[in-house]
Amino acid sequence: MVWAGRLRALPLRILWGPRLRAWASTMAPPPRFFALELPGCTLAHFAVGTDAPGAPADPRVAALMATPGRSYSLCVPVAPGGDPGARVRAARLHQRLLQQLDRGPLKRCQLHRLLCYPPGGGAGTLQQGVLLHDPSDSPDTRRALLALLDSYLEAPRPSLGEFLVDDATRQLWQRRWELLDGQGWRQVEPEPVGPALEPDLHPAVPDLPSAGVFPHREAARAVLEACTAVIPEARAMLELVDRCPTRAQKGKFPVIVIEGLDATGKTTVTQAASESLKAVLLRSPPACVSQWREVFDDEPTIVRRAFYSLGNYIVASEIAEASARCPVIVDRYWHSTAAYAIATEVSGAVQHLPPAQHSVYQWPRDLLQPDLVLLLTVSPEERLRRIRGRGLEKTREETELEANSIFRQKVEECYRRMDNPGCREVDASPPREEVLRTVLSLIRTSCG
Ligand SMILES: Nc1ncnc2c1ncn2[C@@H]1O[C@H](COP(=O)(O)OP(=O)(O)OP(=O)(O)O)[C@@H](O)[C@H]1O
Ligand SMILES: Cc1cn([C@H]2C[C@H](O)[C@@H](COP(=O)(O)O)O2)c(=O)[nH]c1=O
Repeated sequence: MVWAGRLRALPLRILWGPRLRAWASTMAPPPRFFALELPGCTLAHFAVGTDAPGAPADPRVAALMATPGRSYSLCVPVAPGGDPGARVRAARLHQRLLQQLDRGPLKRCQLHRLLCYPPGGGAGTLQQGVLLHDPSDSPDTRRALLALLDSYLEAPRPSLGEFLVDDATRQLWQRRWELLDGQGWRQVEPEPVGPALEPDLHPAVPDLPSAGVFPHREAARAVLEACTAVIPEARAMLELVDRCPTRAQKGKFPVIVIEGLDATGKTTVTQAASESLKAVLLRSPPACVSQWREVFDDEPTIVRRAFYSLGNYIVASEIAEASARCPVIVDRYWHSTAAYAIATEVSGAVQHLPPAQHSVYQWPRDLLQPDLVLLLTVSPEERLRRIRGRGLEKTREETELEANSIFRQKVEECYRRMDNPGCREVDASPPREEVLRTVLSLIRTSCG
């Protein structure tokens, strides 16, 4: 630690002469690209290890990492091949890391969401991470981070990088920490931090089909199967799903889904509409799995979304059975599962969402389709009034929606981009009776 403290005090250009730089360039690992979420949900992109020392990084990155203060990157490696077990382990490790960073001496540091990917990106290559910024550049922070990494006894262990600024040239560098067998931690040679172009597609998107927006039942099933040793409820959930037909078919009566952000009036509308139409009212996740919801809500995205996804297949079997007898109204279904998953995983703001028509907005090929999906929308102010008026316990997402209007915009925009079937938007701001009239009229004209 003393050594690291001294290093900090020396101007970097003394330590990092041309000969050392030439040597390092022959040994350099492939560059890594980073997407950093900054306050206000803007994304900054930078690269580490490109052969462009001297090129200035994004000024927002440089400003964040400028002295005084120090930034560290922590990223969770992914196993090549990307089998569901490895993905679940990496996701749980990332979650554990975030919880640990929120305690003790590290609590006073700022955390920024960080994604790390290789050149070209692609499915199975994305590392979830975090950028920790210590405004006071305390040596305790480095000590605490290394001690924290020591507590990870087995691979994969999060990787740690430390950012340095050459005060003379303003060039940014990253030095990674490595654990040498039996010899403790050492820092490897610094690598330059340079600019990076924003990729065409947000780097989280290629992973969505295996990590949150599952395109078919088996993809979600494989994730819960990989969790059964650590989450006993996963086995129980799988047993329920496996009792449902693989291709549930709709009966002759119409099936109408009501979607929307929390507190837009779905419960109110679905109850009134089902009474009026003498329809069966169902909801996703279905009542038979609601006792496990809290358990899965505390899990990382991949596990949580697998639970909601499989819940939809159970609802599908309920729809199949009920729609043979009468109309069916469903309070949330696959569109909610996909919209919340995409909005959570795609960092940054609305413009970073995958474009309309992208495959993540397509209905799973093996999931029973409804005849009509209505999306209830109200202004943010009215929605907040309704949340406060209700005064119930909030889920993590409701709290986030309340706090984060960008997240709310992303969820709503995802609903709008859903395809085949798409969502018909209904202004749900008027009084209850008027909203119900509009909904019933749309059902009659669309479903006969
Ligand atoms: N048209 C309306 N005008 C005024 N208040 C409404 C209207 N519709 C619903 N509310 C009230 O807003 C609150 C939220 O409504 P509701 O519970 O139906 O929303 P929700 O979309 O089902 O929420 P969640 O998804 O969180 O379960 C409730 O207190 C409800 O009585
Ligand atoms: C069905 C479903 C729900 N969620 C999230 C979205 C909301 O914040 C909560 C509340 O749902 P409620 O039961 O309607 O109150 O759950 C989700 O993320 N994915 C889903 O599939």
